[in-house]
Amino acid sequence: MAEPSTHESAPDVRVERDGGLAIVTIDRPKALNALSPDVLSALLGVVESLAAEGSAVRGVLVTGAGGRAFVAGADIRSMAGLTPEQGEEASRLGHRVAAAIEGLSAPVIACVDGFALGGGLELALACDFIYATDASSFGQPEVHLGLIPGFGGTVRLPRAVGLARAKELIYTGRRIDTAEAVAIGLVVRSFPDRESLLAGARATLAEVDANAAPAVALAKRVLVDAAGRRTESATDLEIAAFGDAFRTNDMREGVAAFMEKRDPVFTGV
Ligand SMILES: CCCCCCCCCCCCC/C=C/C(=O)SCCNC(=O)CCNC(=O)[C@H](O)C(C)(C)COP(=O)(O)OP(=O)(O)OC[C@H]1O[C@@H](n2cnc3c(N)ncnc32)[C@H](O)[C@@H]1OP(=O)(O)O
Repeated sequence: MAEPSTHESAPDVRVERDGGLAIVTIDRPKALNALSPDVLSALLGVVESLAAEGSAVRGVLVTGAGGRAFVAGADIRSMAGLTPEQGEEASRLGHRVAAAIEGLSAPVIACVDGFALGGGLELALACDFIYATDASSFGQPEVHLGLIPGFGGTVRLPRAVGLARAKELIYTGRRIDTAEAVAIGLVVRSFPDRESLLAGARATLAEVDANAAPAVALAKRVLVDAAGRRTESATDLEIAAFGDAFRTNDMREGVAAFMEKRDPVFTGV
């Protein structure tokens, strides 16, 4: 394949093109690629521009820079001062990114190398499937902050691992390693390191690319729409509940505790 060409698409989000392949990298390693408002907006712009290219885009990889995280979640600092209404708006922005990814006709593989937590795992779940390095970890730790998943995790995680396992992960907020993620069906394939992860994902997209693109696009559309048939009402529920979480003292305490690097003291209100 021709040498990938890199062009700066926006601060903190890079897009490399190699023919019909697009490699989207979230590049905020100092904050473990946390999803700030700017990153989310840039990501939405990138996905929408890929969608505008139609069938010229034959496959997409989404990954994180820095070698420690895919995405360690929504940017907690950005959430600290949000009103409940702004929280709901932020959740809606996250859902727009997820819907844009699911709306791409090309297959999208999340290539996780490091932490995929909270909004980061939800971003990976919006992709068609997840590949990961052996040393990665996954979780929805929002309850540790007095929050709930607000980027589609209450809808897509049960589809990926089943309702019972999704409840256990979301209620406990605990992290699981790649071996467990593969065992429960969250991760489709694991690799020893980043190089083999990206090579493996590229090989899969090349294998898909050898097939009839219209058939792959139709299959993706049916698989997404059928699974998402009830998505709109389910995600509306989540958005409203995400806003409710912002009305609790525990959420303010959870976020403050993280920023002050101390354990939270929850009061249950
Ligand atoms: C319009 C407003 C927009 C708001 C935001 C965007 C919109 C979001 C859309 C809606 C999504 C809502 C639903 C999603 C919610 C969430 O994702 S809540 C967050 C979930 N994630 C977490 O709780 C993980 C938090 N991080 C950690 O627990 C730890 O960092 C770690 C991953 C276990 C790694 O620990 P360690 O190795 O000790 O590294 P650290 O020193 O902790 O981290 C290095 C630096 O990175 C910063 N950082 C890490 N995670 C985040 C984060 N999620 N947000 C912001 N910053 C983060 C961390 O603070 C360190 O920075 P410095 O202190 O400056 O060194």
